Amino acid sequence: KMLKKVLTLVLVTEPRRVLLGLKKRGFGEGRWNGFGGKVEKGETIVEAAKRELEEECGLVSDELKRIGLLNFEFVEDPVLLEVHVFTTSLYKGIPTESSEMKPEWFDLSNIPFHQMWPDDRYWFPLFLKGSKFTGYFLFQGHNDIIKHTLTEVDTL
Ligand SMILES: CCc1c(NC)nc(N)nc1N1CCCCC1
Repeated sequence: KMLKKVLTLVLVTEPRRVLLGLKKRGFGEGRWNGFGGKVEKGETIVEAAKRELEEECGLVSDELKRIGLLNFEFVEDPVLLEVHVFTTSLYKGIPTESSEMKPEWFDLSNIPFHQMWPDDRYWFPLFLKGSKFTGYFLFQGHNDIIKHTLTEVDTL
């Protein structure tokens, strides 16, 4: 049976901007993304999302709203990545560069999709219009989407 890894992704918003981080090393290096990572043993998914947000950019939020569930597979790697997507506009702190991420605010009309994971072009518009969504993306390598499904849902 396929191994599953549970991951988190947090998108911080202000009225006309979204906070993204430039990944400085490792998986997704050189791409802008929300903040997130692994769910450790003994923590809930939302606790992991809150922890990663603070570790990666110094922001603290107690109001993370679940907005998406995305499953990813890479043909070269038999692990299913299950990414729980959250958003918040209620946070404390100042976005601060970490060892992992360099944070920057982007105007909603200027999202750097050419420097993000390719799947973001598909689901970011749903996130920006306030929809909840579930999706599946099959990658070949880190740049090519072979197959995908994406559905707007009322409840996750
Ligand atoms: C699963 C990889 C991935 C991806 N597509 C492949 N797209 C986005 N936007 N984020 C991703 N994560 C978010 C969780 C932490 C790892 C990277």
